[in-house]
Amino acid sequence: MWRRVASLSSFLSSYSTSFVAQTASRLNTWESLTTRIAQQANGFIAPKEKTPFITFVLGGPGSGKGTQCIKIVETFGFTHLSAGDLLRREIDSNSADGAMILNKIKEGKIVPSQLTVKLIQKGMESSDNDKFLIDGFPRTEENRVSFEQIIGIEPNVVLFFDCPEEEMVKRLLNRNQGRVDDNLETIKTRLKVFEALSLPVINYYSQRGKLYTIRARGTEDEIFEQVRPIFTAFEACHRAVE
Ligand SMILES: Nc1ncnc2c1ncn2[C@@H]1O[C@H](COP(=O)(O)OP(=O)(O)OP(=O)(O)O)[C@@H](O)[C@H]1O
Ligand SMILES: Nc1ccn([C@H]2C[C@H](O)[C@@H](COP(=O)(O)O)O2)c(=O)n1
Ligand SMILES: [Mg+2]
Repeated sequence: MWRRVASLSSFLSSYSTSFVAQTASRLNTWESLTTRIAQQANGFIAPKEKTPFITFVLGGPGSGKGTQCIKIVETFGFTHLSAGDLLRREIDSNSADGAMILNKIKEGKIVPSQLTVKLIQKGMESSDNDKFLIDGFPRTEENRVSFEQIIGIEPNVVLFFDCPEEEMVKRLLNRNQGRVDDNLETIKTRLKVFEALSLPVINYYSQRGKLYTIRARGTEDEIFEQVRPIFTAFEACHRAVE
């Protein structure tokens, strides 16, 4: 369970995250990236207490977060926890909060943070994995602070799928998954909420050197080729200290 062990995270969270973040954005070649990480890792002693490796996956509605998470799971073995999927599951289970959640989602607004964080916490605790992709979260400063207070862990990596608005709208209107929020009226609200409430969270992580911005235009595979080196670098960094 994630409370017990996390092979990757203790080293990375305490030492190399900001290094990798800064280096990955500066270096062009994968080889030089891994070499530098290994050099930096030399002499480091990993602490015994371990915490999970957490990636927050952010981006506007329809920017391709869920699509890319599937590829990251397949390639790097993360457990994918989509905040939106967890909330939709809560609606389907007829829980006491179901009706309120449904209304928020229909309106394109944000569900109270405590509720979402508790669902994420349950998802993490019920997994044997120690690497999590938390998709569509934190969407607001309140989300972010609530996660820190309840879970008590900082993310190692924050991915931001940066996609032009007209492309996101086109994708959402073509999604065809029967989502109650895939209509033009709700999409307009979701875009406003993203700009007003989510962009400040993205800026927060940018200032802390944790943000990786992905240009989320092009084919799914082309976009994944921007994502791949980020996690490959972290894996190599982990191997370097084993
Ligand atoms: N690179 C791409 N090019 C074209 N269509 C894409 C691309 N990536 C994803 N899509 C499609 O766009 C739609 C939205 O993608 P996805 O569900 O992954 O977005 P999301 O960021 O998770 O959205 P939301 O925030 O609404 O959950 C889906 O129908 C998906 O198949
Ligand atoms: N942190 C979150 C994530 C999602 N929601 C609600 C509001 C979103 O519009 C909706 C769908 O999420 P998505 O599947 O697009 O990630 O779920 C929220 O309130 N808080
Ligand atoms: Mg999604």
